[in-house]
Amino acid sequence: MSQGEIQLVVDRLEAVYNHAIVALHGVSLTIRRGEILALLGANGAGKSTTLKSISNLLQAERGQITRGSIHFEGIDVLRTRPSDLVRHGLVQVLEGRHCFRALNVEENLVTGGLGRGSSRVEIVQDLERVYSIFPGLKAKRRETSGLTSGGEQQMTAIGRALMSRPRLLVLDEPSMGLAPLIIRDIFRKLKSLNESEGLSILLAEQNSTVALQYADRATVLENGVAVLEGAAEVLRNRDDVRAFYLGERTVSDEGSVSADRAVDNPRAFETIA
Ligand SMILES: Nc1ncnc2c1ncn2[C@@H]1O[C@H](COP(=O)(O)OP(=O)(O)OP(=O)(O)O)[C@@H](O)[C@H]1O
Repeated sequence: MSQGEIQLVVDRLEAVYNHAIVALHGVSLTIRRGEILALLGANGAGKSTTLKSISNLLQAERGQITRGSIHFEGIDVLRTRPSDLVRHGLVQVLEGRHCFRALNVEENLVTGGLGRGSSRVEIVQDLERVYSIFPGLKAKRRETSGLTSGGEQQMTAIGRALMSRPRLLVLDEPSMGLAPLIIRDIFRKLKSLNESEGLSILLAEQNSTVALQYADRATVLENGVAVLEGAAEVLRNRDDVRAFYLGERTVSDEGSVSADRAVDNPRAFETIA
């Protein structure tokens, strides 16, 4: 598959929890190989539900896809086991970092290689690669993960995903609970992997400022609906859009007018080139 080719297609996805709570009302998005797509939106907008659906993990949460489809490099995601999706190169870092707290950092990383079915030699090579990306982890390799800092746990979780040799890396709120400098460090490393290896990245973020700084494009969710899609550069520079959809209220007149429009027409779908 070459750079720029469509890699992931989410088409009119509808999702329900416990047969009662409708979380997604028809979400569509696409990712091209080699791009970073940010999935933005407030608390409860449906970002995590969309990401879990993409790794076919919704059933584990008593959730169900009631309509729509997801295809990753031609594979029908909703008919593929989560572990097989990892082997195909679709790897997710769930919200909250999810390290095995009782294992040390290196043992955590190795589980990523085992999940993919890597050989011993590949695991050794991939460990060195992860340590070259996150040198701080090498120094902590024998420390119990649960006792390392939040930033180190996030790096361990990302490192473990990289051990599975992803072609699409999916990250749920990688900035959550981390200090600004750590967030910048992690995002720079992700951007550098994206640029040097063409790794595609889909990330859900409430921190739209940082996400729009590093992403190529963004899709904004509101109440389970994709309401806006566009180039990150354009969205970044549009105060009205940021106030409108991302809750970054400004004191300017333009900002207040935009915020009113959002309330009037929450189902509007706008594309910004
Ligand atoms: N396991 C679950 N059981 C029932 N309802 C759920 C479950 N997970 C999410 N929901 C509901 O689905 C909707 C979408 O939630 P989701 O977690 O996808 O949003 P989000 O944009 O990721 O928000 P956050 O940033 O707070 O995680 C919300 O109304 C939420 O309450």
